[in-house]
Amino acid sequence: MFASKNGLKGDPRLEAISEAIRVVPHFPKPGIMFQDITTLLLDHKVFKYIVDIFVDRYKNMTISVVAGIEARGFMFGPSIALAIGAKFVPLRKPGKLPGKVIYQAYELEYGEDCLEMHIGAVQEGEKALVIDDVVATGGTLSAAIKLLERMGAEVVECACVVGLPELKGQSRLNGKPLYILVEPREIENCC
Ligand SMILES: O=P(O)(O)OC[C@H]1O[C@H](OP(=O)(O)OP(=O)(O)O)[C@H](O)[C@@H]1O
Ligand SMILES: Nc1ncnc2[nH]cnc12
Repeated sequence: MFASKNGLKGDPRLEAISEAIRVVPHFPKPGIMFQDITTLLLDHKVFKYIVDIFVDRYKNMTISVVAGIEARGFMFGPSIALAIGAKFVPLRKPGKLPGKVIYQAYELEYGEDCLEMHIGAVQEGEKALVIDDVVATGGTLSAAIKLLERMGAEVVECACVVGLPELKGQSRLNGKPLYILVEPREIENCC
């Protein structure tokens, strides 16, 4: 049930995290089992488990950039950035950032989209961590990696709360490590 390679086997926090995520069938399109992390944000203990796990992992890696992906990467990224002493860089959907941007298009499980980053937010040679809530196809993370690398940053790892294993997101990350806390829960009597 839980992502086996995260070094947290048997950690009871993973079960609490998994149980706090609501699975919504057929949202936003038929056939999609939507992993809704807003329900885990309602439980501050579970929310803190997630931040604590990521902070413990990244605090001694000299990471100076935490890049959060709109919208749900914004819910975890800033807390992690503050705790590890890094800046937070928002990667936003098109037309939302007011300064000069670079952009990168990508394909999703249920459509296509584009991410933008402010030019000047990241300096050449900085070490970056990319944060999001869910990895499905890996298209969004791969666009985030490309944006950071185009600015000369080194992406150390991508970290997500949930990974959908059947969509093989890791394979689109060009060898970059992907750290996942939990896999989606099976929901009984569905559909
Ligand atoms: O691995 P992928 O196939 O790229 O999918 C993962 C992305 O999809 C979701 O965001 P979504 O695009 O739905 O945008 P939203 O958070 O703005 O609703 C999720 O928060 C990830 O960012
Ligand atoms: N099944 C899913 N649940 C939540 N976010 C997603 N992004 C892409 N696929 C998703």
